[in-house]
Amino acid sequence: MGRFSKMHGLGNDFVVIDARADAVGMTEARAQAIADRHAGIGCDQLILIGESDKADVSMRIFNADGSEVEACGNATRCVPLFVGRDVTIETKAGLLDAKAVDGGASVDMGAPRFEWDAIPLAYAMDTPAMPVSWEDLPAPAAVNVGNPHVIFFLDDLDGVDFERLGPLIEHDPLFPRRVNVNFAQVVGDNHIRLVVWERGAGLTRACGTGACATAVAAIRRRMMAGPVTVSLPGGDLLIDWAPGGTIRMTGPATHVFDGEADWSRF
Ligand SMILES: N[C@@H](CCC[C@H](N)C(=O)O)C(=O)O
Repeated sequence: MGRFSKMHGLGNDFVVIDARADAVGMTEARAQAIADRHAGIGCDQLILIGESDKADVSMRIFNADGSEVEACGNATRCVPLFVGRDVTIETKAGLLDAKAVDGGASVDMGAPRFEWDAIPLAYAMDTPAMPVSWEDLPAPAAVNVGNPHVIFFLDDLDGVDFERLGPLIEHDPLFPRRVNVNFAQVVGDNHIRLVVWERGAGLTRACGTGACATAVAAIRRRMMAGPVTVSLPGGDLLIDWAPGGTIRMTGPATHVFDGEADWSRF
């Protein structure tokens, strides 16, 4: 039997497996089966914590559809709680530094990237205001914070059909590796309301990298200066960034329960 912890960051939930203790042969099919909310354990992302020769631990991230991805902000905040101390974390997006704070963690998420081929996009264009759109959505911004994000700043999020527009944009050929789709509304000085359609997971209660990408896009467009409070359906994150620097994300992390499972059944 293998052990796991169920954890979440603002309701974005994870099955976290300590692969240092338990070697789990993870495949996309197995990750998808574990994440299934009806036939599996159920989660937005499956997280594997492993050994690293570059950092205290490594972290692999699988979306609910089984795809392995580079970054997950909310899961990164869960790692100090899972490991029991401040940690450096090796990810596909680089080395991250996560420190426990009261009720959660504060993480240096690294520097954002803005070049069209770093997002990546299918062809060259400006990324602060991309000369493209879908239906009556305004020109979006694109930011890579380890993983790819597109951000739409709207006057009002009420009435937006996230479940129709999210997958339409996620799978648009403009994004060769698909994309996380952020719908944002500025609701005050340094305050953004945000709903995220996540690549490979759909609508989630919160997306940490989405909050980082959206705050960075707003600062880059000079709509506000950091630190920015980002209010997601699951709660608030504080994001700080200044041009040329790295992104700091601070917010809650929650341990729900520990369980056991026979991974060979998935
Ligand atoms: N929920 C995460 C992001 C998880 C990965 C994302 N869906 C992707 O495919 O890049 C977060 O909190 O950042």
